[in-house]
Amino acid sequence: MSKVLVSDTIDQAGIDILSQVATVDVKTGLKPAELIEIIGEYDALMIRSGTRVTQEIIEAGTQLKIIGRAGVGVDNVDVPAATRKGIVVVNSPEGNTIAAAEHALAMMLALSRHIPDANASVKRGAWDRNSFIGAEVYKKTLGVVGLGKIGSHVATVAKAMGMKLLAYDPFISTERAEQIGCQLVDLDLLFQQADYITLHIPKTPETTHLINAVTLAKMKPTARIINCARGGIIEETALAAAIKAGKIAGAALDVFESEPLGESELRSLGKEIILTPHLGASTTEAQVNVAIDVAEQIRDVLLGLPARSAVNIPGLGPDVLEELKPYMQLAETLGNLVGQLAGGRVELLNVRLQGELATNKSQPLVVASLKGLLYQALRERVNYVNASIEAKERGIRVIETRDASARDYAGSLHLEATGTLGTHSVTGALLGDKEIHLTDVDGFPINVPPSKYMLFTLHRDMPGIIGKLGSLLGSFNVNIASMQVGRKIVRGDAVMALSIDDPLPDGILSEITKVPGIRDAFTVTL
Ligand SMILES: NC(=O)C1=CN([C@@H]2O[C@H](COP(=O)(O)OP(=O)(O)OC[C@H]3O[C@@H](n4cnc5c(N)ncnc54)[C@H](O)[C@@H]3O)[C@@H](O)[C@H]2O)C=CC1
Ligand SMILES: O=C(O)C(=O)COP(=O)(O)O
Repeated sequence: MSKVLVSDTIDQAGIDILSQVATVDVKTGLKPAELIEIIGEYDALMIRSGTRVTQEIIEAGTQLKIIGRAGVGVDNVDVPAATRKGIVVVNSPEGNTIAAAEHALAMMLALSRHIPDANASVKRGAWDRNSFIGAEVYKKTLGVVGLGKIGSHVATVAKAMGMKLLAYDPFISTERAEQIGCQLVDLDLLFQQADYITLHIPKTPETTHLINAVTLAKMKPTARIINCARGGIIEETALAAAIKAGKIAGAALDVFESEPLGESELRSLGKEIILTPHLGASTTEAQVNVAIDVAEQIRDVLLGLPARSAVNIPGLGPDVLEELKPYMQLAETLGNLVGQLAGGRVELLNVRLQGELATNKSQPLVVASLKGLLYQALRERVNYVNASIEAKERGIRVIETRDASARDYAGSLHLEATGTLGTHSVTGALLGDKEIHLTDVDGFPINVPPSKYMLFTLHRDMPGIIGKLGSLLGSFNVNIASMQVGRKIVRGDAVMALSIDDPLPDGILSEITKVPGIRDAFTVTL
């Protein structure tokens, strides 16, 4: 049975799903050294923002197949290190969107009306109606930095509250921004005009310290900043200084450069600042959503199925995944087959996506073909996560083409590989109830389902060859399960594809090529 370590608090709904396929250990609050010591026992690790999954932890996780982040941000995971080790990293891109957006909106209103300080004052026994005069958000300008899932929801609700919306997001089209009611502007203009600035971007090298002394100086003295995205996007010392000096009016922060927040000047500020302990995703609803979303993906990966929201392999939505799943198996089988026909040390793989597969949605089939191609060399160490990197490191050039006009089958995949045994090609399609069929080998049309052990010959189509090959295999006690000949013209060159019950004994290939008319013979194990 697989073992899963849950190292941050997650909802029981997630544990229940994991328990269907694995032994689940919940151990929260582990120190890095403690995690390193035990991670080697586990097949999967499930975390939130509390666990830093460093390269050292990944190296120690010798059995790890998947790291599941029950939330959005994966900046606490060394994703490149996981990718190199073939570990899939998944998250829940949408499970806590509403929770985080509502927290940002709550922070904006609470900051505007001094709710936390007013509340604390009443609880202390006071009745002070003069110290907490607030500001309205109605007709004010909200600058949304990052118009993704959370930013869009914040903008939509803010619009309904009568706010004017500016947005900055270099990866979003003007049309999309207009749909949400936002005017796309450059960052400087947003800083200059916004009364409220709300951050909804990931923490990346480009966004680190995006809010600093220089950018704070561009803002209105009445501006208020809300950060429910990531700590480190704001330079905290510069923010504290700007608030103290009255350069901006205030800030509401849910996330911090270092969490938990330690000694900080931010704590010493008054009602112009609100601090919450990374609560954006902390609603009952969001925690159930993310726990189920990520636990299901961990379960699937442990069962050998693909994940739907992997951050380090091509993203596959559930519908695409459903549609592509049988084709992924086809691509792997063809990759494995053509790699063996080409004889290893493949330099070039040509992947042609044909018919209904000739769309961008089919891109994961290229990765699946590479996974199949590398299987003989790497066995279980190659997977969808590292196949492209492994191929690149081995100097395998990949050419991807699409041919929507190929209509022999609804969708088919053609792979051509050049290796130590020259250039060989295979084509395959799904027939009937999604059964994999080889439809072409080296340009010769055939129609056979692949089997574990196969023998292919290139020969001249002439009487007697099949009989001679049959007797030769019989003399080596090789049982033929099925056999088919593919030819383009009668008595011209032909291919024979045989499914055999056992691996071919050593030495028989050279005997086969001695049969008059047989030019070449290949055996493969799939
Ligand atoms: N406080 C909390 O508990 C939570 C925080 N988050 C954080 O909120 C942030 C946003 O999450 P989502 O909206 O789900 O992500 P998303 O991926 O849907 O949106 C992010 C947007 O930022 C944009 N972007 C990327 N680089 C940018 C740049 N340099 N300048 C401007 N825009 C840029 C992208 O184009 C995208 O539209 C993330 O940092 C996430 O980790 C998410 C959930 C809960
Ligand atoms: O999903 C995210 O990006 C969050 O920041 C939520 O973090 P958490 O799961 O509450 O530790």
